[in-house]
Amino acid sequence: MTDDPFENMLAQMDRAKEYADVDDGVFERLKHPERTLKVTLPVELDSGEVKVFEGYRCQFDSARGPFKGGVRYHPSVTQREVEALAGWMTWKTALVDLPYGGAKGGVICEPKDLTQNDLESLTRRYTEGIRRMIGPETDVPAPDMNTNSQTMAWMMDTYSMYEGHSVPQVVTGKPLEIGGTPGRVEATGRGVSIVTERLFEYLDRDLSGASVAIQGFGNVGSNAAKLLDEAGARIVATSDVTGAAYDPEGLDVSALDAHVTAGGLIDEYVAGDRRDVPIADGDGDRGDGWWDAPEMISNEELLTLDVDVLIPAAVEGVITADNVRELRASAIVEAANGPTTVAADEVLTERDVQVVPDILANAGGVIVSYLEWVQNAQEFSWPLETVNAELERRIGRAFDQTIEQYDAKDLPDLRTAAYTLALERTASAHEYRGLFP
Ligand SMILES: NC(=O)C1=CN([C@@H]2O[C@H](COP(=O)(O)OP(=O)(O)OC[C@H]3O[C@@H](n4cnc5c(N)ncnc54)[C@H](O)[C@@H]3O)[C@@H](O)[C@H]2O)C=CC1
Ligand SMILES: O=C(O)CCC(=O)C(=O)O
Repeated sequence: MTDDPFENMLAQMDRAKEYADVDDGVFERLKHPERTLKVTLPVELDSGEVKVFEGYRCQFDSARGPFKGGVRYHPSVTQREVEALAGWMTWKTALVDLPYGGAKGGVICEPKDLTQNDLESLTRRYTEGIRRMIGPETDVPAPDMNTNSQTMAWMMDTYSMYEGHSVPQVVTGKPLEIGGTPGRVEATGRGVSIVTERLFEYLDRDLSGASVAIQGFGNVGSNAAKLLDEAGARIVATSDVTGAAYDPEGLDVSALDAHVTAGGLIDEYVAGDRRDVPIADGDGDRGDGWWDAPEMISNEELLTLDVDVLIPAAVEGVITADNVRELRASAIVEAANGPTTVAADEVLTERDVQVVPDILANAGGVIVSYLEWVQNAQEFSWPLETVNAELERRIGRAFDQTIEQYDAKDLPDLRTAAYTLALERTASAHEYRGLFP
């Protein structure tokens, strides 16, 4: 089996094709991205050095509507990864029935080595590079790994400068002050929490007291942790690039969140070096000296904990043929995009581990992005309660349709159910529109 995320996405499609009502010719069309632009981004850094970055925007499919998908800043970004992520966006928007296609962007960089000025210059360069292919009616970027509402503000501003007037609708995930929607920051984590609750209802199990391990405590992982904690689950482990904090009794999620929000890392938290607690007496001691520290374990160990739910919420390809037999979680909710390889998936299906696939589990983000886009078009804003209720309705409906498909067609797993729906909807749009322009 391959480490290539694009090959993995194609293999997921092939696995579902057997059960999907999709014409062979149209299916072949669905395996190819419409286009990918590669851009060279020279930036003069604060340090005085001129650095040349590389970025991509892949537009995978637009049969159902404008391209939609986030922008990722990460050292391991590749063209193939961006294309896989754009494909997953296509299946995600189809599954949750948004009038969008799928796209994704990425820049090869290590954000933690860049100053805020460097990030702004890089973002403006990248936006200029992809400017001709994006737009409110054509392709609408949003945040993904290592990008946020500030990144979207710079993108929107750069695009607007060229247009000569403000165009808030060109990106989603913006700050509230310039046309963002309440609820977008937490939306992906909220969706993860909603589908986890729905899965437990479906399995007739009690979420209260259930143990949860979450790989990645960034935007998605931390918001999922907070909401699942509020729903009564026990978050026993979570991680970042430095490793994982583990406490079988349950972590103090709000303390951890305060530390990470203040810029802290997990290993510092475990060491008792809290960024959010001021040094009171100048002797370096940040508290009263007492600290019931969680255990520090590795990201690999986190994946194999004996928990009720495992939530990968970081990078793709972490559950593989090499470690899948060591996994002990009875359910997996995929908050990250593409965390499970097809080879691992086959083992999980064999072992009856319920996996809520990424294209359903992490769709909360793009659902609320859609709600932001609609508000921008209406030049009207909705309160948080309206946004959250609409998110819950839409992701709940997609969850129910996936379960219905799984049960009615006696499919091997929930991913196959979700993919058959997504492929059939996208294929049908292609058939109505015609394959050849
Ligand atoms: N932000 C969003 O709205 C959406 C994000 N996603 C997906 O969720 C995942 C996480 O995204 P965000 O939370 O936005 O990113 P983020 O940048 O806010 O957080 C990523 C987290 O993962 C950790 N991490 C990074 N590399 C790691 C590694 N190799 N091993 C373990 N941990 C690692 C980071 O330290 C951080 O805690 C990605 O797969 C992303 O594509 C999916 C849908 C929407
Ligand atoms: O909010 C969006 O438009 C897309 C978010 C995203 O990149 C994703 O769902 O993977």
